[in-house]
Amino acid sequence: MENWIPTKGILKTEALKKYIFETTACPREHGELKKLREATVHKYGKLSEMEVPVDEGQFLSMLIKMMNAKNTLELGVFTGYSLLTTALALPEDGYIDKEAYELGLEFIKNAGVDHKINFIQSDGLQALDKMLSENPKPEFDFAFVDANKTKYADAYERLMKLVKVGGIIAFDNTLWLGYVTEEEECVPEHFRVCRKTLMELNKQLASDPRIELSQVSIGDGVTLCRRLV
Ligand SMILES: C[S@@+](CC[C@H](N)C(=O)[O-])C[C@H]1O[C@@H](n2cnc3c(N)ncnc32)[C@H](O)[C@@H]1O
Repeated sequence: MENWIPTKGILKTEALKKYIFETTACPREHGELKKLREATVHKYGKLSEMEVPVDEGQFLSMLIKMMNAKNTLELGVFTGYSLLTTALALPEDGYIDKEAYELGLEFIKNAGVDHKINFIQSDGLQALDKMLSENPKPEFDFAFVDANKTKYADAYERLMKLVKVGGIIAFDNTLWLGYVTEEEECVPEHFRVCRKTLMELNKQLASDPRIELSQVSIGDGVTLCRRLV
């Protein structure tokens, strides 16, 4: 049974993805999230695919509510889809620390959740270093990481100090468009560096006894790391 890989799996076709989006995810998308998604497509075209997909946003929202997260952190904001998702999921006195962003502000204000958002006016890793030097005590319940993939391992070590024991660090894109299973020469060149670093990260996380681990095959792959010590 060593190296046994289950053949059971849900998403076998594009049609199934479409079914999930049309039947379950999109009908339950918050109105301001929908407007933000549409505005992002309008402004950025194909680049808008950087946003977390609707079903993943709903998964993160459910997770945040189930763990009663109050203080959260986000690295990699783009126009703010995951940020607004998080703000909507948090209690009234919850907050998110985040990097600067532009487009999403209007929708976040319209949704009435802008009071939950703190601005971090610098690049992600620098912001984490600043937090660690000012207040090295773990304070966050949940961190969502969706920025520079080659810096995930650097972010991870900092977040293991900033996220509480029992808290969750969630890394986005850990299946990297499925390229993690393809030979390097079959992967478009500009995806190769991130593919390699994400594959290394996946192995590193799997062997780290300080965390409980779950790789969720939703969106582009979301890895949940629950801090144990
Ligand atoms: C994938 S997008 C984030 C999407 C966002 N979570 C959402 O749901 O809309 C990545 C963000 O990280 C920032 N970033 C900073 N450095 C980056 C890098 N080297 N590579 C990719 N993104 C980077 C980008 O500016 C962008 O805002």
